Amino acid sequence: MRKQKHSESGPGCKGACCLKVSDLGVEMGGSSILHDVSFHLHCGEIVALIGPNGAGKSSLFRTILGQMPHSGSIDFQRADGSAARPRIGYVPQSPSFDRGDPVSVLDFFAAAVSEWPVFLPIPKKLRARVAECLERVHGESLIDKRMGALSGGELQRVLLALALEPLPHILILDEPLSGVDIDGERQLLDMLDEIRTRYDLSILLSTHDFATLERYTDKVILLQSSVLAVGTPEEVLSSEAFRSVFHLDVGRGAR
Ligand SMILES: Nc1ncnc2c1ncn2[C@@H]1O[C@H](COP(=O)(O)OP(=O)(O)OP(=O)(O)O)[C@@H](O)[C@H]1O
Repeated sequence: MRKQKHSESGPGCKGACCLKVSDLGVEMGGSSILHDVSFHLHCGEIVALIGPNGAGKSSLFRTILGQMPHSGSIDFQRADGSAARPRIGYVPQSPSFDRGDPVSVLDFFAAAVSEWPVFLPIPKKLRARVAECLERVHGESLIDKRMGALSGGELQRVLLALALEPLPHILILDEPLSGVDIDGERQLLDMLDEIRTRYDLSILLSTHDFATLERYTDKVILLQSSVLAVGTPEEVLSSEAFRSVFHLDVGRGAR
């Protein structure tokens, strides 16, 4: 586990920039999807949200993004004391698009960051801006590739570059490792580690890949409608709650 750049959490997390979710509840169609969800996310941290299918992980992300009505509170405290809303970068779960589409990474990116129409030639200045964004994820060589020809890992890198423009305070990734092979997984996680340090941002991601938690994450939240366990990867993976939810034992002593 790596050190946080700002001070550790104390009461009120003084001095640290931090996302504070308190007693969050979400209802949909008359049913409770989330209840009593509370946790802190600190600047420079990578936090993994784990839970079985239907646990409410994507719903929690959408709520933090301001897309779902909720009870409880979601507050952001900036290290500089500013009361401005944080910028949140978001990589959604398996975005769908036509694999046969001739749109290149450059076209896709240019349309997203500047609303430049894909049927017009892209000006040099805009190409240079897209190349700069792709550099952040070591993806410069992907600029002329067709979106449909990208591997799972390459697609995640392009979507990550998009979520980093403009640079956010918090980066949320919904199952970034699904559809990515083992080498691609490691590359992506190494890159997230590099990005959080270089840009001093917090990362909240959901995953079903428990084997990478200890190496790459500072904190794990086990969610099943509410927070069942929170702590270091080791603490959560060896918790009774984890064993009972997943009928597994991958904590200390199981390796
Ligand atoms: N639009 C909706 N209307 C009604 N119920 C919904 C809606 N979207 C999600 N739900 C329900 O909310 C619960 C949480 O779903 P959510 O997609 O947040 O879970 P998840 O943990 O992200 O699952 P997965 O790991 O399968 O992606 C599920 O029971 C789901 O059926």
